[in-house]
Amino acid sequence: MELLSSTKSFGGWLKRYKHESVSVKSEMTFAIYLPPQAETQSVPVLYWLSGLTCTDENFTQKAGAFRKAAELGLAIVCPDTSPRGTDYPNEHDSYDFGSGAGFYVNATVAPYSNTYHMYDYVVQELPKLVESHFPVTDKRSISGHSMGGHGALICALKNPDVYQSVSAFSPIVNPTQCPWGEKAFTGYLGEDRAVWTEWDATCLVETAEERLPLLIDQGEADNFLVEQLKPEALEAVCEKVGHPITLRRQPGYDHSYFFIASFIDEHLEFHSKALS
Ligand SMILES: N[C@@H](CCC(=O)N[C@@H](CSC=O)C(=O)NCC(=O)O)C(=O)O
Repeated sequence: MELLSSTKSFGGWLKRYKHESVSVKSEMTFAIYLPPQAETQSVPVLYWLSGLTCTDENFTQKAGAFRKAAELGLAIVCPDTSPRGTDYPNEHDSYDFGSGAGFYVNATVAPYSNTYHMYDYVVQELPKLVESHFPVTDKRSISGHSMGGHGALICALKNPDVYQSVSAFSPIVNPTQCPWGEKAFTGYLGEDRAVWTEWDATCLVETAEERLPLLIDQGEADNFLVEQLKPEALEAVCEKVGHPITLRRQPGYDHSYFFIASFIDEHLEFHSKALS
């Protein structure tokens, strides 16, 4: 691992690293915020998955999370949103597919199947790396925004033993049924829609073996709400199968990091409680 920067914040340290990833076969960058408590003890970790067009820096610069993370003694790890080391045809042409849009799945369609294994990277490789290099415990929670909110939901629903808690801001809850998801899943997973259901949070809730409670905040003035996000689909299936969900519709808030910053403290408290 190579340290790219180290910045003091609220008594703790925000550090950025790059490293060679086995899962995505290229160099990856991630950020970790270590609260002041990490100077003397191991602390639990919240993984944050960002949305379309983001890098590790959107959350660290815009969410305003570090005052509360320092108070709670919570480390926060922010990976990038896709591999960056390749140049496949059309990979960098659109904001909702390819670079910056890995959707936290393991791609099976060439050429993306060579490197776009963001699910393996987030669930397996990155925690192993973090837990072997930093003063952290093996207690993990996961959260994210939009594409990353959905990423957090599927990581937790597929691995309830790996995470103590999960939350999301404005998640794409049912990617098999919206334009962003249909485009990404066709490109990464192929034409067989039956395969897609293994990567769709709303479908996974139907068959979940453990029922980790879901906390979701959704702005009611979000431009993407009706066409892409559709939280009512997840709410309906949770009600049908008895999966615990707290879906908070927040009047006036849009899709931006101003929304995330307004409620991030409550999500950090939710995770800290589960992690303690
Ligand atoms: N075309 C728009 C859409 C990009 C956008 O809104 N990205 C969101 C995530 S959307 C779902 O995953 C985001 O987090 N943007 C970064 C930020 O710092 O706000 C555009 O390119 O603006």
